[in-house]
Parts: sequence; C-alpha cells; structure tokens
Amino acid sequence: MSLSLTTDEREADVTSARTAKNPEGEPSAPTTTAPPANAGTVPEEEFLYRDESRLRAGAQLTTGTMARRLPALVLRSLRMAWEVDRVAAAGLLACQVGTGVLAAMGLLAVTGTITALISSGDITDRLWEAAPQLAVIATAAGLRALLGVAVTWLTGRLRPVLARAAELTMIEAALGAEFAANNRPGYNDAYDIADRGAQVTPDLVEEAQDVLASTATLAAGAAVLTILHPVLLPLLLLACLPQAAAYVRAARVLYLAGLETSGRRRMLAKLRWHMAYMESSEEMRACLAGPFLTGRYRRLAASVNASERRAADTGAWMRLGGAAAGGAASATVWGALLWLLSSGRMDLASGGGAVLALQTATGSVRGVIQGGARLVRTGWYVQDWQRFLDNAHGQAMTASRGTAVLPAAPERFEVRDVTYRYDGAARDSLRGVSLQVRKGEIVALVGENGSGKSTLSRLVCGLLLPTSGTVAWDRTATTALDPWEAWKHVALVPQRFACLPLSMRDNVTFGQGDASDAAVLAACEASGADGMLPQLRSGLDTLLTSEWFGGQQLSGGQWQRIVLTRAFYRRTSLLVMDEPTAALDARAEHRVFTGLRELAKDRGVLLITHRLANVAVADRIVVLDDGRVVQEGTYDRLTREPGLFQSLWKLQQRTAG
Ligand SMILES: Nc1ncnc2c1ncn2[C@@H]1O[C@H](COP(=O)(O)OP(=O)(O)OP(=O)(O)O)[C@@H](O)[C@H]1O
Repeated sequence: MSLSLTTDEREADVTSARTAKNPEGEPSAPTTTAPPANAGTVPEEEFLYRDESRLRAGAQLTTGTMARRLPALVLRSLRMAWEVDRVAAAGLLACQVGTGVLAAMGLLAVTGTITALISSGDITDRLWEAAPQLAVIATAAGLRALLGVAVTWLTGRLRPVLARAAELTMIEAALGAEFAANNRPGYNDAYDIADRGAQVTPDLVEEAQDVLASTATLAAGAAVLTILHPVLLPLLLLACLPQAAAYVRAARVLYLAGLETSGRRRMLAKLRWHMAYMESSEEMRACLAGPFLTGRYRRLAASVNASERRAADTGAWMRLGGAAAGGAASATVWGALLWLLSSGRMDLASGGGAVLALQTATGSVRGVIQGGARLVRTGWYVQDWQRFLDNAHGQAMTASRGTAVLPAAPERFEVRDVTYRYDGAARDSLRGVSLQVRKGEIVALVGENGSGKSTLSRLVCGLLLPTSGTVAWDRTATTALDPWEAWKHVALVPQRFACLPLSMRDNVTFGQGDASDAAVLAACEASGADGMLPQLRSGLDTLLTSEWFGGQQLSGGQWQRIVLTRAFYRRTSLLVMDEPTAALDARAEHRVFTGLRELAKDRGVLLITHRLANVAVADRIVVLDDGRVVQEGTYDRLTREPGLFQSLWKLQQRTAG
C-alpha cells in the first residue's frame, strides 16, 4: 500500500487541475476527470481488509459453532478473571450459583403459595399455611438483589485490571515481533484486530456473567417447569431455536463488518493522530493540510459508516425475523399450557406456578440467546487476539531466531553476500552486499536516497534478518542469536528517533546501567547535550515534553543530542549512527565527529551520512548505489577516483561554494 503518487498520477493530477480552469484563468466547473475537492487520489478500496481466509472463516460461524463454543468461552473468561483477581473471580462464580439457587427457591415457593391459597379451608388458615413460602419468596428476592449488587461491584473491580493486562500482552507481542513484520501485508490489520480483541476482554467476562446469570435463572425455571409438566420445557427450548439462529447470524454480520472496516478505521486513526498531535501539527497548519485531510477523513468515515450501517440494518432485520419467529413459537407454548389446563392434565395451582415459571424461563432463554450472541461475537474478537499472541502471523522473533548468547562482547560484525527484500516489496533493497565492521574501526556508508544504507545498517544490527546471505557477529549468524541478548551489544542512532515523555535521565538510560549523574553527564559531554542542562528546570530529572505540567519541550537539534547521548551512554561493541547530526548546529556536529575516533577505540562504528566532508573521519567508506556496493576505500582515494562518491562529493563542494 502506498500513499505516494507515481509520476504519471502526479501529472494526471496537474493536468486535471489545469483543465479545470477556463482560458481567462477563472475556475470553471470541475470536469468529470478532475477529482472532487478534498477527495485525495488514493481510493478507499486501498484500505479494505484483504485477509480472505479470515473473512471466509468468519462467514462460516454458525449457531452450532456458538452452542459448542459458549461453555469454552465462559470457562475462558473465568480463567482470565482468575488470573488477574482470584477473589473477584471466585466471588462472581459464587454469586451466579447463588442467583440460580435463589431463583429456584423463589419459584418453588411461588408454586407452594398458590397451592396453599387456592386450597379449601378457612382463609386465615390458608394464609398461615402460605406464610413460610411468602417469607422464602421475599428473602430470595432480597438476597438476589444483594447478589446483583455484588456482581456489579466485582465486575467493576475486574474490568480495569483485565483491560490493562490485555493491553500489556499486546505491547509484549508487538515488542516481540520481528521489525520486518511491520511491512508484511496484513500484519497491521491483524494487529489492529487483535488489539480490538484485547480491548474487549473485559466485555467477555461481563457478558459471560450475564449468560451465566440467565442460565442460572433458566435452570431454576426449567426445573420447576419439568416438575409441573415434562412437555413444557422441551417445547420452550424448541421455540427459542429460530431466535437463537437469527441472533448468531446478526452477530456474524457485525463481526464481519468489524473485520472489513478495520483497515479504513486504522487510516482514520492515523489521520486523526496527524491532525491533532503536536508532532505534525505545524505542518498541518502552515501547509493548509487540515481542510484536505478533514475532507479525506470525511470521505473515509462515510465509507466506514456506510459499511457499519449496512451491517446494523441487516442485523436488525435478522433479529426482527428471529423475534417474530420466537413470538409465534412462544404463543405455541402458551397455547400448550392452556390446553393442559383446559383438558384437566394440569391442576389450577400448578397452572399458576407454570405461568410464573414459563415467564421466568422465557425471559432467561431470551437473556441466554441475546447475551450468548454478544458473548460469541466478543469471543471471535478475543480469538483473533489469541491467534495473534499464538503467532498466527509468524511474526514472533522467537519463531525466526535462535537462542544463542555470545560468550563475550563481539569484535567483528560481518555481512556476507546479503540480499534483502522487504515483505511485500517488488524488488530487492540490497543485492549481494558484503561489509565488515571491526572493533576500533569507523566505517562510513554513503549513497543516494533509497540506495539501501539504512536497510544495511538494520541488517548489521540484527534488526532485520537477510533474505539470503549471512550476517554474523564473531562467526555467529544473527539468525542464531537471542535478539534481546544480542542487542545488549548494539547502540543505534536511527534517522527517525523516539522523543519519549520521560525525564532526560530516563530518556538517556532507559533504565539501564547505573544511571548516576556522573555516568549520564559523561555521555552528555560526548554528544554536546551537557550544554543544554542549565536551561532545564530540574536538570537531568526534567520531564522532556510540554504536554504535561512541569515538562519542558526541546528543539529538534536538542532532541538529536539526547538520542546521541542515549547511544554513547550504552558503551556497546557496535555503534550505528544513521544521519546522527542532521539537526545539529556546526559546533555540536564538530564535537561529535572529533569525538568519534576516541569512541571507536573500543567499539566498531558504522556511520551513515550525506555530508560527505564528514566521512573523512572514517577508516573505510562503502558506497552504495541501488542496493549494491559500487565503491569502497579511504576518503583520500575516493575523492580522487572517478566514480559516484567523487561526483556527489564535488557537487557538495560546489554547493558549499
Ligand atoms: N520499511 C520498508 N518497507 C519497504 N521498503 C522499504 C522500507 N524501508 C526502505 N525501503 C525501500 O528500500 C530501499 C532502500 O531504503 P533505505 O531506507 O535503506 O535507503 P537509504 O539509502 O537509507 O535512503 P536515505 O538516504 O533516503 O535514508 C528503498 O527503495 C526503499 O523504498
């Protein structure tokens, strides 16, 4: 998926804009080929969900599946609740069992009361006879109300804990995924859907509670109905089948709509982020991107709304059909009860009890069906979450890498005949590349935009694994290494870095090392970040963001100094710097490059920069062109030797005047 335009598309765009003007230069009515205002040139279809196998699996979900999966889902929700809060989980289960028992007691007491009241004899005697039953009814009702309050309290206690626990599993899954997976077609959709599953895990528990409560009351009603006449319960259950089928079909339609709109909803979230947050807000304003993007947002939102409305309408029609069929079937059950009474097969007292039991059971069956359908839909989402955690998309690093741990800090990082192609890309980003970085050596990577420098640096760091060829650290292939152990030996200054809302100290240390003032200040000195310390309100403990009270915002160059400090603080065997001084002023840049030789004494340094005068500091320069190494040598040699390096270098010299 690409948001950029091809040259043809861009030209078509300009042409249509030109033809939309009349010869006097006044805007005319848009031609049929011109895109409508604020439309954007990438059609919504680009953001459709395309995982056919998931959609097919979704379409095959039936009432049978629901019936089979309900017990497992209820158990699973109880297990999840048990894992995060045992007291609440046990309490909820006890409350549900208690509710069922009390419902049965209440119903039996109602039947007993009616029998006592309509029997012959003095009314005072009959009332005295019914009194204990009435006491049971009142006590059962009161206790059920209390249990209801307890259920609400316990569920409220569980919800946030479950939600945070589920969020954490997603963060861990994302951190444990291959960096390359982000490019895999469908991965981000799968992540989004799984994330939705994680968010609804508290619903799973709540809905399971509802189903359990309805089932408990249904069990009580069913027991009383069966005692009164064996035909009533099977009839009632049969009558509910059409409604159950309709509800499950409606749940399936809504679930599939959720899948289908996931890509578009993700794009909406991304647009919202860009329009609302500080990182891109200056560009949004100054380039007048706001109206265009809100137009784009409206169009995408309309397309999502239309899909969701269609699903809601279809679901409503299905439920209406189910309700009508259920109503007709209920009438049959009530008819059967009338027939039993009129034909003398059931006495009047039992009939009174049966009316109440039927009413209770019908309400509970409806509760089981509606709650069950909701629970099953939530269960599908939770299943998507579990599939992601189970590495259904093959993204987990544990699946693609070994567990080897290097016995000592590595001294040689070697790339041998490596080819790399990003997932979903049409061509290789690197082809047959070889490179070595040894301890004590500074190697510079240069080349034009898109030539493969960052990709190669990611391979050297072990962030990416080669498509073919080998990347080895002291003879151990990066594919065999435990990544978390391996990255203890790497410090990376990436092109796009993270500006985290943490204190300056935490932004530098990330909780590693001794984090003492002396250690952090030494790294600050090497990067030039020490110069900004006097401006920080609380020194190293200043919160680096103005989005919260007490925080302080840094400039772009100041942030880059922090990122350099981060890398220097780590004192690793390999230091990779991708455009490390792009935002630095001349003094800070000079300081970094003059300090580099000292830094390289006990580590290998891989330096990527477009400022070719700076690579004079390197021992070796490797020149990349379109994914291949085209030149390699010292600065002196490459500036004299005709080739890509010399021509780029001369251009820069000329620009510099
Ligand atoms: N995450 C990615 N997914 C797919 N293709 C990518 C990705 N990152 C880079 N590429 C492609 O790989 C090629 C090399 O990109 P790379 O970022 O390594 O170039 P570079 O030399 O570092 O460029 P620059 O000087 O602009 O930083 C480019 O054609 C780019 O389009």
